[in-house]
Amino acid sequence: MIVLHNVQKKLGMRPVLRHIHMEVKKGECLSIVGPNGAGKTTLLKVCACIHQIDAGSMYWNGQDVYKQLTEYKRNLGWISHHHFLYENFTPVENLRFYSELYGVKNCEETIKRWLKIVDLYVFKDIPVRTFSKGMKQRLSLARALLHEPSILLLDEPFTGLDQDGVQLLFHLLQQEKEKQTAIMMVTHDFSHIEKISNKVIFLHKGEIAAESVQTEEKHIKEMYKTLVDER
Ligand SMILES: Nc1ncnc2c1ncn2[C@@H]1O[C@H](COP(=O)(O)OP(=O)(O)OP(=O)(O)O)[C@@H](O)[C@H]1O
Repeated sequence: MIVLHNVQKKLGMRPVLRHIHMEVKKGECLSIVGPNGAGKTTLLKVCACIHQIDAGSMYWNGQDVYKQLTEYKRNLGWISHHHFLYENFTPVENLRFYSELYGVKNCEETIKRWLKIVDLYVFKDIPVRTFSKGMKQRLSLARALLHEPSILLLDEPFTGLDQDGVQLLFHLLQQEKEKQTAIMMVTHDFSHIEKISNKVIFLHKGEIAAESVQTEEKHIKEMYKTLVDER
């Protein structure tokens, strides 16, 4: 569904991504691991079209992403350490803003449903600035999913979530896979990978150093150590 072919990206003078070939199919979750500074967030930002590629190609459903940019962006859901919420708005106001932006149907019903899913309904009229980090992350999940994206880009999505929040996110991601959403997830926590991912890529110094469909924590740890020690 999403294909990157020989993608290159420089930031400033520095090549940050080189020779990136990868594919994420519908209903598949790809995890991206690698040391700090390897280029993982940059790769997600390229896929979110926050950064434009310098060379190579990016396809969505067989067509060039840049030739269907509006439709592509409408289908994206993005979760990262930055929650993209308006601090002075309540949860309802935040979700209303995003619902209108994405043209969500049955807006008020959808907002209510999502606030119940992420367990924030009782806080619906309280400004987000009073929320804990985990509460903001929960609201951010609702923000990212309420328009039913077909591509999910997750940059360390478990950050700040308590155990119930972690379980909720696994449940939501499993549902997304069943709905045929293509998921890309950056994580430093290898224990999360095998629960949800179909394959893993190892990014090192901007290149894909290895790829594996074995997603067990032990296997990933061993591969990671070998790759980092070798280079
Ligand atoms: N706006 C920018 N301008 C110049 N260099 C940048 C910019 N953003 C990131 N970089 C550099 O690009 C490289 C890759 O950064 P990136 O954030 O993608 O790494 P990462 O693998 O996500 O790291 P981490 O695990 O620490 O989050 C780093 O060396 C970083 O310093």
